[in-house]
Amino acid sequence: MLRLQQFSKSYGGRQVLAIEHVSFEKGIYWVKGENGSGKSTLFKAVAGIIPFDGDIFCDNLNLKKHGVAYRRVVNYAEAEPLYPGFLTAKDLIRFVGDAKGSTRAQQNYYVEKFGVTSYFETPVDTFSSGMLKKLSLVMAFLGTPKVILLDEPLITLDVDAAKVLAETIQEATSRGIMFIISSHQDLSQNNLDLTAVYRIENQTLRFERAGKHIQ
Ligand SMILES: Nc1ncnc2c1ncn2[C@@H]1O[C@H](COP(=O)(O)OP(=O)(O)OP(=O)(O)O)[C@@H](O)[C@H]1O
Repeated sequence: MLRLQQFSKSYGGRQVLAIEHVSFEKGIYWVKGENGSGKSTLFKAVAGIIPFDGDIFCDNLNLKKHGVAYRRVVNYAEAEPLYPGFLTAKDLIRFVGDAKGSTRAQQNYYVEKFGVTSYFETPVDTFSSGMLKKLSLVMAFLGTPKVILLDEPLITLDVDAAKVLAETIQEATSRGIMFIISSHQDLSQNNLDLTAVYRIENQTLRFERAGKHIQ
């Protein structure tokens, strides 16, 4: 479903990641790695937000050749979301929702699910970090994604919200959506049916172990 070929990423001539080939099929993948190992860099490249060398495919869509169609089916929530402060949650959700081909009913469903209803029409500059996180998670589920990338989704979430997120991921997985999740917190404690765990070290991505349900 998602495939990286001859992938590499450098900042100012310094290579931080090189992945010859990796492919992920449907399921939930946990990507681990120390601070600064390159997790966010990998996610941003796969989300089509930063340039890179090599090729990334979602099914037959090559990110470099079919950028619009690819970005419609690969959704991303960043680790520390930041939005223009004068916009409301509603403004952002409508904007992203329209770009992703999401219905109002779907937008309302996730707004309610993640508990964003009470501050839906409030400018985001008044939001706590947890409120911003929930807003970013709502937007990560909009449209008809094939892949959802969640960079540190648990940071700043309270216990109840973390449970809702795990349920929502599990439900989306049963509809065939694939997840790649980075987390410093133990995802296997979250009732997530992990397919496999990968680790970024020495500037590359390595398979670490199969998830609990296929051990
Ligand atoms: N815009 C940038 N310009 C230059 N170097 C960068 C840039 N973004 C990231 N880096 C470097 O790339 C490397 C990987 O950073 P990245 O943010 O991807 O790590 P991470 O695994 O997500 O870290 P953390 O767990 O701390 O969030 C680090 O050495 C970092 O300094």
